[in-house]
Amino acid sequence: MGLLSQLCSFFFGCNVFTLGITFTFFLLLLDYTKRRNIAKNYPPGPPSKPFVGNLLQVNFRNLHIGFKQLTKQYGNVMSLQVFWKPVVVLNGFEVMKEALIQKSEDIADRPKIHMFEILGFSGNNKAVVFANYGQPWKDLRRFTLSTLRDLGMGKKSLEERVGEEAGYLCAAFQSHQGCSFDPHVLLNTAVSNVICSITFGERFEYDDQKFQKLLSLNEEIVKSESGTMPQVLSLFPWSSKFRVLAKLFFQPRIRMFEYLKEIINEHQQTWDSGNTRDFIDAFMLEMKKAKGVKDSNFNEQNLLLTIADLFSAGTETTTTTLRWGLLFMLLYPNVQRKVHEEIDQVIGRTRKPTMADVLQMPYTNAVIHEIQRYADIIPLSVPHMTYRDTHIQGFFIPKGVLIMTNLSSVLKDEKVWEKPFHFYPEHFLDNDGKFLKREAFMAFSAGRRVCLGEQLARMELFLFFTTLLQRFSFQIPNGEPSPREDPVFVYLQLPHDYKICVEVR
Ligand code: HEM
Repeated sequence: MGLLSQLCSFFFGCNVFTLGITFTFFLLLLDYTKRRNIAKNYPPGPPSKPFVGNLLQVNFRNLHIGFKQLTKQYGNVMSLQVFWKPVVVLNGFEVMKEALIQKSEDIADRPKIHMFEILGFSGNNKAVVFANYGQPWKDLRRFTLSTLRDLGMGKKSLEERVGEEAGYLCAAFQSHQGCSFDPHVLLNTAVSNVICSITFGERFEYDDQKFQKLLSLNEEIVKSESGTMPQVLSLFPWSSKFRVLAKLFFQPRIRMFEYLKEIINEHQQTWDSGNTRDFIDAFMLEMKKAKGVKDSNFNEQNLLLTIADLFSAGTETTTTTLRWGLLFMLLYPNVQRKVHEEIDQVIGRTRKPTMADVLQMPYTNAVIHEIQRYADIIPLSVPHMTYRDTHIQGFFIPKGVLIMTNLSSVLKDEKVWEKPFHFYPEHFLDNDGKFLKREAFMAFSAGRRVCLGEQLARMELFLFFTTLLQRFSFQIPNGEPSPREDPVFVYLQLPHDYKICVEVR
């Protein structure tokens, strides 16, 4: 008899085989009780497998497409389980309107990303994007919004900053005239410079190597953190105990934090409480006011995480949208021609575009909205969590359930859009050619957690896009293949790399 069997017999009076069976039985029982329906009238979903739940039935390579297939069978409010973690996926305009707008607070919480604790996200120190719904989030969100507004009213308005950067961007594009080039880096630098000038008080040259490093770290964050492993492992509390995992998956974020800490240090050394130069200075002023206040949200950790939020959320999203925008101009030359005509008519070739022009330019405005709708860059938004028990479409969802708001299913809802799977700017025009606001345009989400940077993003999209099209016409370079219209899914939907040829108009 082996040693194990002898020990079993000694302690439990049974052999290894019996113990094995008993142990497996208990595990299965435990698994069953964890996986069985969470509550009465809980949303339906595919039957889950022992231990892994629905993990193997979900297509992580293209989550929202996988969800679309499952909704055919289980409906627009559908439940899944990832291991033992309950998840509800919301789909379609009607459902999302109820959830994000009418029951906004019920689903305003965020799930905990346990591995982030190792990076310093904990308790009330989670800045805005990943913060739980509650007073610290409210305070920081309100402060961030009002500071962005105040900085825009200072010596240089936000509109002036964006307009000025659009000028630099045009100069950089012009230096490539006649050549075939990838516009990615230039667009990324221009967009990021806007957020940098607001948060750090400075913009960077297009060939600044240190800055380009920071931008590529930002892109690496998207790619490394969107993998199945970090997303799934982060759902479990024990993952916060394994520093090595965080180092493996979050290295780009750790390096970005180091870079941002250097910028904060430089600010601390030159800080003058009577002269607020930028967002960091404004935050440090709040920290000074809060000195001695127990558990204030205005502390060094939240300063770091908030500027990281602004930098990450504000750069990749707008850049990706503009990349899609130029790509669609290559693929749809007729649309490009009409935008050119409207610019010539309303602004002319020499005056700089301003936000006041939007009202006179329904076609260009419709094109920008359609770029966002069709490109659908954040198909699954940022995960939410129920803040309290709620009902959606009559289904009961208890507090603490992870909610995926499938924005893609709204932006391409077949019940709402005339041509959901085509690039069709007329979606946003009425019969008289006037701009038509559409409720189902939820590219920035909606409700309590709606994108904090929506106004800034709209301004950037209009001014960058219009300034570029005022100055240039865009073509597919001779000998280059037509750009691909299908996306690369890395949680965001990015375009495949493509080359462009610009000609001054
Ligand atoms: C085209 C550009 C952009 C798009 C499509 C976009 C979209 C989104 C979406 C879908 C969300 C998630 C909302 C939710 O959880 O329901 C979000 C959140 C957020 N966005 Fe944006 N965004 C863009 C630009 C920006 C910019 C420029 C900034 C910064 C200035 C920004 C800052 C944020 C922040 C801080 C949040 C978290 C809000 C919260 O949790 O309270 N975004 N955005």
